[in-house]
Amino acid sequence: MNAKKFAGEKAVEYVKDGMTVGLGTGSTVYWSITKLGNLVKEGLNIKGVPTSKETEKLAKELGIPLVSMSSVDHLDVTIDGADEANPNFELIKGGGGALLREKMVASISKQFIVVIDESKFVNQLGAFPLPVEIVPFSWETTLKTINKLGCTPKLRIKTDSSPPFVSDNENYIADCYFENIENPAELNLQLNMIPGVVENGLFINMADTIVLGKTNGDVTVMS
Ligand SMILES: O=C(CO)[C@H](O)[C@H](O)COP(=O)(O)O
Repeated sequence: MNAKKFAGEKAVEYVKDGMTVGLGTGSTVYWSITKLGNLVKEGLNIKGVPTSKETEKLAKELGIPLVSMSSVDHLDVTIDGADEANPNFELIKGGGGALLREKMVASISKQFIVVIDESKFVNQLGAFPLPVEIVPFSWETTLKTINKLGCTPKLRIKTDSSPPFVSDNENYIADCYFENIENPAELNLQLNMIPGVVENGLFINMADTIVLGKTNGDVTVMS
């Protein structure tokens, strides 16, 4: 059974009439957005702020009214997926390459709800390669600097020998293989100090609630 669907749909319970809602990116929050689309058709009055072009397209197809992030002071709630989450509610995000907009949207949300399946809840972050958004200019130099922090960074490409993956912000993504991230909060600051790094996929002190779906249909909510 689809654990992502259970988590994604459960999180929609946090969305109330009149709210402005951050809409994350990925295959788990897809289920939240699809359910919201159905509720909008039934009369729910919300405005969405998408975190990627992909989500913008999906929300438009579903008839969810959208506003730009710059037109609001805050969002009431944001629902988004993650690639890993630990018991401190620290996250790795960016597997889909949308980490910059996702972090910006989450940062002005009163409530940030993370939807994951149970395989992503881990004691220590780092088995999933950490996505870091970097500017294309001299990306090789930026990778060398990131490497000094103790990881193997690889430029993301779509398939072998194709051009680099380009984010919605026209940047590249470096996937950084740390294996174990001992101190996520410190690494978050270290990465963002590197010239050429735009943002990294560590989300620290941001998640308020984790909605964890299991294949047997159980959903655990942690706050
Ligand atoms: O950060 C993300 C996209 O940039 C996604 O939220 C993350 O990759 C999880 O995706 P999925 O729900 O498809 O497993």
